[in-house]
Amino acid sequence: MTWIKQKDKIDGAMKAKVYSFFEKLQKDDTSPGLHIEPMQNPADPRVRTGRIDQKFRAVLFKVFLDTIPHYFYYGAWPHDQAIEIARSSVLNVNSANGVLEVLRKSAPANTAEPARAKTPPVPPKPEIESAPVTVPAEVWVNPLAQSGTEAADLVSRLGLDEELVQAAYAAPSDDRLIDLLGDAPDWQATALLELAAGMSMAEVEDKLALNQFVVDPQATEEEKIKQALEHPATKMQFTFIGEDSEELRRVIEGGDFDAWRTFLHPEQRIYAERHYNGSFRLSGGAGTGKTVVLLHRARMLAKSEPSSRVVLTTYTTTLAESLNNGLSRLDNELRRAEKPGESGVLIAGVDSLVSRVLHPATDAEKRQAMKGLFGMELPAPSNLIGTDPSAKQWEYALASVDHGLEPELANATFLQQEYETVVLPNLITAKDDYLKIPRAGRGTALNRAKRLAVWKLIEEYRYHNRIEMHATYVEMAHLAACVLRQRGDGNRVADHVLIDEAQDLHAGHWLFLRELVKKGPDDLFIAEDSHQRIYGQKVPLSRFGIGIVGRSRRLTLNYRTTQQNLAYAVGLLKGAPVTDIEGEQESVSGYTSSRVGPTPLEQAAPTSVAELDNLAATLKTWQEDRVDLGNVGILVRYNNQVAKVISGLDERGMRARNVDASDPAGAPMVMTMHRSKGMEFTRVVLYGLSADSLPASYKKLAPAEQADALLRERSLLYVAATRARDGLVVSWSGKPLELLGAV
Ligand SMILES: Nc1ncnc2c1ncn2[C@@H]1O[C@H](COP(=O)(O)OP(=O)(O)OP(=O)(O)O)[C@@H](O)[C@H]1O
Repeated sequence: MTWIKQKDKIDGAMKAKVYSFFEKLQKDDTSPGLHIEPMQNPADPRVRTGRIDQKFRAVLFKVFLDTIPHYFYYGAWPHDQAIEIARSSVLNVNSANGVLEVLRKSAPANTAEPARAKTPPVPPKPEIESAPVTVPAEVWVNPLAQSGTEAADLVSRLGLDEELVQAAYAAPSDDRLIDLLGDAPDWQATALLELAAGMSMAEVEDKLALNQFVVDPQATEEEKIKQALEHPATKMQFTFIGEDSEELRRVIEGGDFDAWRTFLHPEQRIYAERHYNGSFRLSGGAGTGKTVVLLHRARMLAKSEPSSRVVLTTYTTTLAESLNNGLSRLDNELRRAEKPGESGVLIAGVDSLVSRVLHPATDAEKRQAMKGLFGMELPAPSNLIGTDPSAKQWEYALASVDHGLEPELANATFLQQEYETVVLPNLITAKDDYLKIPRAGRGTALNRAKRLAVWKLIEEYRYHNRIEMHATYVEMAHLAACVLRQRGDGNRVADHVLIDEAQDLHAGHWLFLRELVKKGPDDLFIAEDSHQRIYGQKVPLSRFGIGIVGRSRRLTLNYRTTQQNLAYAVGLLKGAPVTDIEGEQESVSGYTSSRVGPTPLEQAAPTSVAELDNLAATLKTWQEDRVDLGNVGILVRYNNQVAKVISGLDERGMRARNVDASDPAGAPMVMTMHRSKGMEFTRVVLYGLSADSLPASYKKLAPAEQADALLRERSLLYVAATRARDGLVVSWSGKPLELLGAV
């Protein structure tokens, strides 16, 4: 049996009935209780309906493959609708590209504006004093009609349905366009979306692998269907169930929510399954399924070579936990590794991996690493310190050394960046080496006198850390890299390393990850979105012996959020000078989504008290509209705002919880924007985005560092705004944050 991805959601009771229908069908398709019946005058004579219960009938296609009856399950509908769908639907192997699809031979699509009920509307603004936001009404221009691509070419070359193409070219609005794609085969809907987002026919052909198969006109229909089932674009919508009742339960139970486990975009499938000669980079906007690709790829690598050691890592432990849950949901049986060097999949945050390599290393290895990094053969430091204590150490060094530097350079941010991007990666241990080293990529130039002053400060900083046996996470990563480098190719601890959120890693991480695995096929697979870089500095990979030239691709179809939220989030990045991990200009062109929803709402309040009133009122309205508040995220810029928002809401009779607390269950979660990385919510409020919400330290930086800090703030807003699946509210008091003006 083959399951065709369901467009309509099936509720709980229905799921059980569909499951039992399938079980019976699999045992004996002639069982009278199933009522498998052909149609009179159907568009496709292979169509059948079957009895799910008194009200619902299943629509199926019965095909003989190798003389064995094979059922394609299309869906279940109330009796009359099922009959109508069964009569008009055709299982078709597209003659232009060999993709299997179900076409509905129905009356021409109605181009009138439909009533939209799919996405619950965002409530009107609460009636309190607030500055209205006026959004100029824009005239919608149909991007397909404007693209210069002839509709006829889409039909003859790409194999798109003529009726669908005509309706799409005539669509009067974005909503209507997306609406009519709802009934189209998935690959056709995706092709039209990608064309509407500005892609050329050739790009769409490539992304959907439409030019991979040649349909043999002499082949029998059954042969064509068998071949079509292997097409990546068919697999967007069709999955073979076979005897695997677990797989059946998954597709039924998981529904739309877990579609990622089964129905991949052809591009996602290719990146998950293909072998590469060396390192590979997968970029793509927020929500385009990079993490999904990594999970499938980790599984593929572990399954295809059971003794292999696959490391799946990311920036933080929280994100690693979510990868862990994801992989368990994808395949609970997959062999897992506990520590580096073991067969199976090892999932850990990158700093945790560092300590798992460093901790068991021998004293001699660690001393050697200390010598390489700091120039002194000492025991490895035992106290790990974070960013704040490290900043204090820089302040201390600044207070102790007579440096004569101007304030723009004499600050912890500049010194730390200099130390982490120039000194540590180049293993600089002596003044003369620092004076000579090229500082490519560092925005602020330093003459000899300034370099001497900076070096004095670095020596002081290191001296204190040594006395106190302190080291930062960054230094630990470098030490672990040194340990692994000494061991060389004969003693690598991984065969494949997969990295999520790679834009946030620093040079030390890259050197460490490079040393985890021997250079060669499928060594490093890197998923990143430079627009989401909120930590760390820009670091071109080529500096760390990671060559990805010619092995770099970008995903553009957003599965998480709506067109409206995406446009808002991308708007926040307008004109931002973002470079990718190879140092090339990164673009947001082509980003699109297949879902529509309400326009993001900007809520201005005169005071912070009124802003809290706004928030409480918004949540109350959502509650009245039966929105599950447990799926709402309230995202703030700073940690200390979390408790304030929770208690402010409490005073207004609304309960909310810290993201790390489990109580009160079902209440909206409040967290920092940084913490929201990698998460998603049905609705999101970006709270407290007032003019003064930029970090206080920002103004003190040198222009180059200031520009980078500002870019990270924009990226942070982009990350936060793209967490919303449906509704997005942006709120502030007094004057709004200037960066919002970009939208
Ligand atoms: N092929 C797919 N079918 C259905 N849903 C999908 C598919 N691919 C991804 N998704 C869903 O889209 C959402 C975003 O996916 P994912 O987290 O992998 O994206 P991402 O690119 O890693 O995002 P971010 O960069 O924001 O972390 C998830 O809810 C995921 O389940």
